Amino acid sequence: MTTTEERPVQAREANPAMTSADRPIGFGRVQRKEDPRFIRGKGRYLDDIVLPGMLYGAVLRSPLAHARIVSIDTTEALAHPKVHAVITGKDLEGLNLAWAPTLSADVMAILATDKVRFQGQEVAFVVADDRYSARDALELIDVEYEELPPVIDARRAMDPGAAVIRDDLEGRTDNHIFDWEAGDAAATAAVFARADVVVSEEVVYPRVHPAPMETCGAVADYDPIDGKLTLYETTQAPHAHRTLYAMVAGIPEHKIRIIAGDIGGGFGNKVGIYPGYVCAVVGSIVTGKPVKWVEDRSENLMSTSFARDYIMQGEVAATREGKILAVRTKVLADHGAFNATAQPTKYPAGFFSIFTGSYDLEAAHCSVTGVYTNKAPGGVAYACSFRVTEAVYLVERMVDVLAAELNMDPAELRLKNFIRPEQFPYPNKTGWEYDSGDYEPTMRMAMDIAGYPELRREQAEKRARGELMGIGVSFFTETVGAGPRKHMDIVGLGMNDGAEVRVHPTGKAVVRLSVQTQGQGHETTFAQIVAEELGIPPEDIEVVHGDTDQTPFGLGTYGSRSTPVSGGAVALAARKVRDKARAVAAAMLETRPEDLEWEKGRFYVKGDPSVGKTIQEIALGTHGTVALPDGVDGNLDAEVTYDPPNLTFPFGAYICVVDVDPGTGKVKVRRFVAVDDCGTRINPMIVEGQIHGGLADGVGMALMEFIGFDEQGNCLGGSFMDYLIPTSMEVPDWETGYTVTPSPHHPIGAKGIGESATVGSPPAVVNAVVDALAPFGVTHMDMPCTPARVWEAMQGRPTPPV
Ligand code: PCD
Ligand SMILES: [Cu+]
Repeated sequence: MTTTEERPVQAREANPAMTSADRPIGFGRVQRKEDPRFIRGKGRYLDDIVLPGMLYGAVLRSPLAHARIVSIDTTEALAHPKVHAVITGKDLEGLNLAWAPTLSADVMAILATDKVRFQGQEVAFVVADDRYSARDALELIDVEYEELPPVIDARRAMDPGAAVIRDDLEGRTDNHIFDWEAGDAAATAAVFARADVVVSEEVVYPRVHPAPMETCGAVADYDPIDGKLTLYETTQAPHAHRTLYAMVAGIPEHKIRIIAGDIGGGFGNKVGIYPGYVCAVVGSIVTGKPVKWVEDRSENLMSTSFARDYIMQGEVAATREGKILAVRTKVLADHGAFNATAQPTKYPAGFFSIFTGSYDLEAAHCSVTGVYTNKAPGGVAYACSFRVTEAVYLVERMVDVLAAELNMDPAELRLKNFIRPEQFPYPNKTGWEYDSGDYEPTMRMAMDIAGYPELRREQAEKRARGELMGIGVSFFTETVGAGPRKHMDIVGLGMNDGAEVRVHPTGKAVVRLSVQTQGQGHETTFAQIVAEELGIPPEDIEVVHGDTDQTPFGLGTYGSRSTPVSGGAVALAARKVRDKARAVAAAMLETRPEDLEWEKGRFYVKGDPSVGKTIQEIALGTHGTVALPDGVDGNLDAEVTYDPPNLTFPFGAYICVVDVDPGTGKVKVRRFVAVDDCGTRINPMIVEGQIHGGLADGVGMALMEFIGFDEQGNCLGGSFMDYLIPTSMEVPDWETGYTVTPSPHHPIGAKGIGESATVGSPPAVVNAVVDALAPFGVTHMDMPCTPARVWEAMQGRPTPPV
């Protein structure tokens, strides 16, 4: 650990107002550099891009969930005076682009050729003078479908008579995708056999959607003269996209430039390549003009990557005294029509095997079966580092089921079972090594802030009066920062990140990143990392990202990996700069490098602090006429490609207080306490913002968000009238606190934070709702806890789908 600032190990969030004097050089509450343009409406989102002569594309989508395409007649659409091209699957077949590889070793249709396999699937693409004409022309395309029986319920997908969705795949006779397991089945069975207490429950994490504020889109600009494709995209992973386009479309990689401008929220939705992007590229190639395609809200909700959809059979074995011995689960994963989940190759169920949670266990085993259904593909890591959200929800729900069975307090039960600080680095029973942790103080702080015993007293009084108040506890450990290249790749690309730091002659700097911010403030925090290492003020450091022509290769931003991976790369690159600066300073001061002492921003002679050179003076010297020492060739610049030795394991304790209206079943989240530990905090203000956003997201999933389907496979969550997301009215004032347990292997001790709150909060809310309903004998209820479902639960009836 090489942080220079003293910082408290634990503190309740002070939340001070920022003053203009509050400008730390390095870590601290630096105001976000990107905000002046955002709050003035000067962000540059995809739809802000307008190129000369640009045309507009629109996608014709399937109204049916499962049907054979008999014919597609585009004559009338082509006759529309403003239409330039109509592209169908047949046209793409000629280019070998009708199908494309997914991120999970499957193929997916770009435009349907044989069948449609989910409602909203892409069937044809129209290019016209403007967006309105393109949409009008969609209505002129005549598609004849022959309806097939759809497979909607994942539980029915493997039934003997179920329609085979993927008959395009050679030799396919069923809807099975994969079986995968982790842990030791036999050892776990042995522990279960001798345990005093075993509890089990079916826990469903329903299908939800990342629903970022900005929908997905692309502007493709193919230059037929030099053969260069410039592709503006809403993407979280510009470099990975470029490589994939090169591999799939056969365009040489150096002739592709991906530009990701400001991204209005990603949340995993913008990791993959969507058919609309590919169609925009083809549209630009065939028309010789730039083509813009931007989806609308319904297209986003119905066709781009969903998340979760895990049906989990959970089991916990414990002693009567409440020592948890083992956990076990069988999961049925609904992957939709194409297996397009996003995660490192070796992990078809992502990092789900972290479902052992924050507890010291004797054994664990999980098995996951993936199936196809007639629903949109996806299964992205929506605010979740690859199924960690599902894993945490399962174990934290199951611990509460056990607490109810043992009649123990859920907070006490957790405290009894935590991995102890001296056990770190902790090898869990499914193959992970947790880097660092000190769980009890974090839990105790959350209980202190909440006033836990007082809350329980209040609850007892209210129960006696027939009022429904619930207190929900969750404690989570995350797995973020994919990843070590010996274990992790995406479509064969190792998950390492490059970073470059250049110092200009006047001592200002530029840092070039492969990762891509979507609102989380990288322009500020990555400048702060360089500032911390070099002592150059963050405002003097430009952060360049989002343009593959200007930045080093790397795998992009998702799974809270930017700080763990690119953050490490940047810190190490800055240290290389500092090493060079030391050598130059020694030459300038006519002393030996080892006789110099570093203070933030300056080298001075040991024993004589008045004799020294600032980093700015050294930069000018390097670019000037100073006789340069060996190993320095005229600049201080450095680059690093960082291969993290392990992931980082942030954690947190959350306590949620709800009141339930006994007449209507409406849940009000009255209080929410969140104590997070992400190791060294680069920018506490940004960290708090990440947590606030994630908590709101988690409350939304627990109470109202849900992508449902009817029996025909009609999507019932296709607009914000149906897919409800929380507003300020549904969320309380967050009460936050933090502890600092640095990552021992990360160059600055930082762990990721971007997804922690979304991972940790749904179980806290649901545990609170179930706790409120305890007087009715309720011990479990599936999300979302809508008024209707809560009311049904109070009547002792099974909760229906929303
Ligand atoms: N320790 C620490 C950590 C961190 N940080 C900060 O915070 C942030 C975050 O980080 P991270 O954790 O590393 O993460 P990233 O990678 O950057 O990002 C990502 C994430 O992020 C989050 N957050 C956010 N925010 C916003 N605003 N928007 C968005 O979109 C978003 N998204 C979400 C998600 S979902 Mo996925 O994709 O699903 O997988 S993943 C994710 C940044 O700025 C950084 O720098 C600090 O300061 N410190
Ligand atoms: Cu997930």
